[in-house]
Formats: sequence, C-alpha cells, structure tokens
Amino acid sequence: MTDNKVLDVTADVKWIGVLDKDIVTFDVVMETQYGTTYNSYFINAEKKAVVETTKLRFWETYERKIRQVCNPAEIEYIILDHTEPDHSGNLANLLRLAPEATVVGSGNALRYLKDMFGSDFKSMQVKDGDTLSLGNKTLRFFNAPNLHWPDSIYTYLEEDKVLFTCDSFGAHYCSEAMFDDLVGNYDDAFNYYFDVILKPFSKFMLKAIEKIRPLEISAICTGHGPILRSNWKRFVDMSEKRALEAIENPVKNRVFIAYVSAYHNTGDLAGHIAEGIRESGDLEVEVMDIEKASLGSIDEQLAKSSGILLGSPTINQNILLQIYQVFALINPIRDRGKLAAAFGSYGWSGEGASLIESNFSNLKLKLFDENLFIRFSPDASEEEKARTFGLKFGKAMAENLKCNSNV
Ligand SMILES: Cc1cc2nc3c(=O)[nH]c(=O)nc-3n(C[C@H](O)[C@H](O)[C@H](O)COP(=O)(O)O)c2cc1C
Repeated sequence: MTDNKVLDVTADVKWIGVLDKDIVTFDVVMETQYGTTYNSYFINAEKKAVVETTKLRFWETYERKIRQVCNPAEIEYIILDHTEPDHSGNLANLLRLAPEATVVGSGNALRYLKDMFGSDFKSMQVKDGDTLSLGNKTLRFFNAPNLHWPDSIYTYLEEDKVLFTCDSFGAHYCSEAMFDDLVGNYDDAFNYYFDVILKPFSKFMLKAIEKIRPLEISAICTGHGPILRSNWKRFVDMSEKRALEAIENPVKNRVFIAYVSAYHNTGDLAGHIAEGIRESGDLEVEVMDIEKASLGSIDEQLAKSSGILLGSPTINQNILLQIYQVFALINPIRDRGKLAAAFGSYGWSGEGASLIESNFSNLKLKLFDENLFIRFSPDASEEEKARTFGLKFGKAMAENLKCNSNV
C-alpha cells in the first residue's frame, strides 16, 4: 500500500515522516523488532520550515509527502537537530527542490553536513538560546550535545509549544497510528532504545532535561517512533529516571562470561570460572554461549556488566568471528575501565590469548593480570585452576570498582 499519510501534530505542524516496518537491525547492531520510523515535520508558518529529513532510500515516499503539504521551492529553512544519516539522508534531495533553503544546525552539525554532502549550501549556525523568526512563528534552539552525537540540539516552536528533539525520547517503534496515545504501550521499545542509544550519555540527557523542564510543551516531536503529545511527561520522566540510575547506581556487581567453543573445552572452562566468581562474593554472573546469540542480547549484557570475560578456542591461529562481534559491540564510551580477562583452549600455538587481550586494551578495558588458557580438554587440576582464576577475578572486581568511578 502506498504510504501517503501526513498527520497534524498541531494545525501548523505536520508529520511528514516515513515508516520502515521491515527493518530488523538498525545501525548494523541494534535490533529493531518493531521496525522504526524516520520522522520529519513541516512547519506551516509565513516562512516555511522542515525539521529533520529522512533516510535516503525513502526519498520517493518523502517527496510525495512534502509535495502534499507545500510547494517545496517555498521552504525557507531546513532544521537538523542531529545529522546522523537516518535524519539527514535526504537533505541533498530536498535542497534540489528547495535550493534557496537555509540549513540550520549547530556548528558541529554544519561541519558534518559539509563533510557528508561535499557541496556548499546556505547555512545558519545556531547556539543555545538563539531564536529564528518564521514571520508569524518563532523557533528557539537549545544546545543538547552528545544525544547521541556531538551535534545534537533541540528546537522549540514557541507559538505551538512543540519541541523537536530528534533521537532524544525516541524509540524504534513503527505504528501507523504515530501518536503516543494511539499506539498502545511500547515501553519495552522505548527503554531498549534509551539503553542502547542514550544511556551512555546519561549525564548529557539530564542536562538537556533540566533545560526543557521550564517549557510549556504541547508535544515532543521525536526523530523515531511515536510523537509524544499526551504522555510526553511520562517519557521524559522515564528517561530521567534511567539516566539517574545509570549515573548513581551503575550495575557494579555483575560479570559477563561470553564464549564460543567447538568441542566444549572452552565452554567447560567458562562454567568453572563462573563457579569461582560466585564463590568470591556477592556477584551476579551471566554465562553465555554466544555462537548463536543475538547481537542485542550480547550488547545488553555488556552494558549492564562491570566485568567481562571472553573465551575462545584458537582456530587456525585466530579466534572466532563471534568474539570479534563482541569487540565490535564494546563501546569505550560506556565500557571504559571495566575489568576484562581472556580464557580458552588451544592445541599448539595458542594465539587466542594475545588476540583477545590486545583487543581489550585497544578498547580501553582494564586487563586483569592473568588469563587462563589450557591445552585441549581441561583435566581436574585445570578445572580447579579455572575456579581459582574465577575467584581471583571476582576479588579483583571489588578493587577495580573502588578505583574506577566509570564502572
Ligand atoms: C580447525 C581447527 C584449527 C585449529 N587451529 C589451531 C591453531 O591454529 N592453534 C592452536 O593452538 N590450536 C588449534 N586448534 C586446536 C583447538 O584450539 C583445540 O582443539 C581446542 O581444544 C578447541 O577448543 P574448544 O573445544 O573450546 O573449541 C585447532 C582446532 C581445529 C578444529
């Protein structure tokens, strides 16, 4: 069915975004079981404006919607609250139809756009508190950096009391109903989005929320998922609570043991290491065979653990692909300083140890002084060694937590 839907947020603010029902992974690693939307908005003022664009491959649908609400050549301003390509992807296309439009964004946003699109365009840099007159309406801009790129700002349409926040307060959730009071409960999608995208930037989230609290708000227009018009306060409160929890009560006592194992030798070690860690004190331990685990479930464990153990056999002088996927998911902004150790089984050359450890160091994790690698199948004494290794790792966790406020 052709998607021609345009929705009224207020009489003069229209949703002209697109639905992406079929997406299953976002930014390569994030699971999107409910699909997503790329929200763009049209402001029908004396000087017409568009806020955010959409992902490039949705141009046809997006163009149809723009043409429904205006003659694109009349668009005078294109505001980008954040320039990630899922929001800026159709800027060049839109500028072809609206060549006189001025692109509005933070200094970083304008620099990123020039690097992305190469060509020159009319632009206006805005700073915290700046206003822009659209004739009969006024836009006010707020710095909201690192949510989740350095370029992010919020835009407030004073007369309509509409706040545009792009990724903040968004969710990967696709519903044609598009409004928070019509889509049903989507808290799990909202919380997952917050945890993966925004939680590493919790202190910036809290600063941004402080800035918007005094505003009178009729709707928050997000960049993904439902528009918040009835329950916006609830979603802002949920974000604030999660950000506060992340800062004040980071999960301190949790160890994630991820491994792959062709003949279960490394798997056997994982079990004995876990026993030792549990003996060492009040620590939660999650042991996961990651051969077929989803990237989302691995990422969730990485996020909530302050100790990380990775186990791999050495195969053809290398470690296995799934272990490299874990490295790709480790986020130094979020995981820096977490205690990490390598373990596994090998037959002769045993490159696994150095490969895992060098990746841990490059990703700014704190290497535990020991690793545990054994030849082929662990015997009883090696199983005992694995328990003792786990016990020592568990004790070192407490020390690491004391001297590293990040974890
Ligand atoms: C295809 C294959 C290639 C291997 N290559 C190496 C190697 O390059 N270096 C080494 O030390 N061991 C190598 N091994 C031995 C394994 O590391 C060893 O069998 C180990 O116990 C497997 O552990 P797992 O049961 O956890 O999979 C290889 C094993 C297989 C099956």
